[in-house]
Amino acid sequence: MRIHVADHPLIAHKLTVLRDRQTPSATFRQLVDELVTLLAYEATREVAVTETAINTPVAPTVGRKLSEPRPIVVPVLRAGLGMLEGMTRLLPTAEVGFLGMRRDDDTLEIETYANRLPDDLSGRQCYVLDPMLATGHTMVAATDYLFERGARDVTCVCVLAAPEGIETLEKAVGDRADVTVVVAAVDECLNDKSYIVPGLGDAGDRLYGIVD
Ligand SMILES: O=P(O)(O)OC[C@H]1O[C@H](OP(=O)(O)OP(=O)(O)O)[C@H](O)[C@@H]1O
Ligand SMILES: O=c1cc[nH]c(=O)[nH]1
Ligand SMILES: [Mg+2]
Repeated sequence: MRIHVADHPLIAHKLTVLRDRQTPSATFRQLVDELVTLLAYEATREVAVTETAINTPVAPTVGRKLSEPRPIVVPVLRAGLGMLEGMTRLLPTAEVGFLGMRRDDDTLEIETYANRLPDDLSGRQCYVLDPMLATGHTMVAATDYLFERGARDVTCVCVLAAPEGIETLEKAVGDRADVTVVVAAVDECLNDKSYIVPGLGDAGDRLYGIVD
C-alpha cells in the first residue's frame, strides 16, 4: 500500500481553516470542495489515458484522453459526499457509486446502510472518497466491497488519517490489490474516543450538522 501525503502550502492553509472549530459549516463545505480538487490532482496522477488523434485548428496531433472503462468514484456517505463534486470536476467521465456507512462510536463497528455499486469492478480504477481515516474500519469495509467486486486498483482520497488507521488498512489490504492513500496530512494519533488528534472533529457533523 502506498501513502501519498499531499504536502503543499495551499493544502496546509485550507486544512488549517478546516481544523479551526470556529469555521462555520458553509465555509467548511466550501473548503472541503477546494481541498479535494487539489488532492484529486495528486490522486489521478496514474489515471489511465489513451492516445487519441485530433485536429487542432492549425495541425493534426496526437493527444491523450481518459480511457475506457471509465474510472469509478465512490463517496462514503455522509462525509464523503462533501468530496464528490471536487473529484468529478477533475474526472468528468467518471461513474459514481455510493456506499453509506456509519461508525458506531461506542463499538467502532461499521454499519453499511446503503450500497449502490456496479457488480463488476474488474479492470476499473476506483477512487474512494472519505475525509477521515481514523481507526480505518470504515475504509477497510469500503475497500472490501470493491475487492469483492473484482477491483484491484484503488485510490483512497482522504483529508486526514491517523497512523493507526493507515496500519489497519495496510494489514487488511495485504497483497489483495494495488491501493494508494492520498491524504492532506497524517495526524498524531487517535484519542480515547477514536477521534483523530488534532483532527478536525466529526467531519459529517461539520459538513451537514448533527443528525442523531
Ligand atoms: O476510520 P473510522 O474509525 O472507521 O472512522 C472514519 C469514519 O467516521 C466518519 O464517518 P461517520 O461514521 O461519522 O459517518 P458520517 O459521515 O455520516 O458522519 C468518517 O467520515 C469515516 O467514514
Ligand atoms: O476524528 C474523526 C474520527 C472519525 N470520524 C470523524 O468524522 N472524525
Ligand atoms: Mg460522522
